Amino acid sequence: MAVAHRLFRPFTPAAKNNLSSFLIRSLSSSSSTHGPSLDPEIDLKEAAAELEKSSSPSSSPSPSKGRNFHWVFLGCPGVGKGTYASRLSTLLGVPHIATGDLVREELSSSGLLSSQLKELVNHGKLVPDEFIISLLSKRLEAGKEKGESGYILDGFPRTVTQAEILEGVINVDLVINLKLKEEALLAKCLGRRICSECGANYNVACIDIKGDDGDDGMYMPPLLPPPKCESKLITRADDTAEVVKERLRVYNKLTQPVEEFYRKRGKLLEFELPGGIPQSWPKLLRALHLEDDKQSAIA
Ligand SMILES: Nc1ncnc2c1ncn2[C@@H]1O[C@H](COP(=O)(O)OP(=O)(O)O)[C@@H](O)[C@H]1O
Repeated sequence: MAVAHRLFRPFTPAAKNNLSSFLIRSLSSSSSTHGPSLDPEIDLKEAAAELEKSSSPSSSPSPSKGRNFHWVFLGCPGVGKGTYASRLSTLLGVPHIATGDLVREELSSSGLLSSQLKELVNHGKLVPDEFIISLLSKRLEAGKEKGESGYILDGFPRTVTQAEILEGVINVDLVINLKLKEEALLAKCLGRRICSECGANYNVACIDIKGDDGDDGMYMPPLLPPPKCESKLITRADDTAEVVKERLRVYNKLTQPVEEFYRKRGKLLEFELPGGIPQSWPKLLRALHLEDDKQSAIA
């Protein structure tokens, strides 16, 4: 795509200043789901160019660092993208890159930009495309230096603009679109807990949906922490009922069109989660024709 082929300049401090003023405008625009239109365009071009640079193959690829998968996980908040992307990453030997984690890392730093971003994230809004692309580029660049040659993306792309830019710089092989009964999504987000020390994810929600009229029920037991994490659990600031509902609304409006983007290109694998990990994981492996690798998969 044209935008990704123009500039090869690094993400400069000037661009960062533009981004900062962009964020200020974005925060003062209450009617928009995703802040204002992407103006000035130059920020997005620079970020796209950075992504292109960081996506080019490493000059010294390391064969031991996994196969060259370029997979993407799509799905509503709470669906389990992180859980299944992380398992597949272990199984396939490619890094799991979650843009939500990159954003949260950025939020933990101090400064004006970070507090402006926090406002967006904690209200369930997306951060600007150019910012997320810049963060992802930095992560890919760091991975390239370590010899990484593939990845499983989780949480990116989340807008059609992001998908177009990604498509311009890398050939995504497969997009796994995870689906879960809607009534389970909110409960799963509200039950999510993270160990503040080791970063492991747990879920205290017990989901028990009764089936009716030919519709299967669903049981997902809680995923409780081991004793070493029990006293260190925290809840994400954006996992409140009000913010989760907004994130679901934003997903439906801005990310659902990304499903269509990949469907049209024949890259979308729809996967309806039948329940918790014990039922869903083997079924997902079958859908991905990865059963042969199952022996080495984590249980
Ligand atoms: N690709 C992206 N584009 C814009 N914002 C993003 C993107 N990825 C993550 N974010 C920001 O980080 C927040 C947390 O992301 P994530 O952990 O993926 O949440 P979720 O559980 O909703 O899938 C999002 O609500 C959004 O503000």
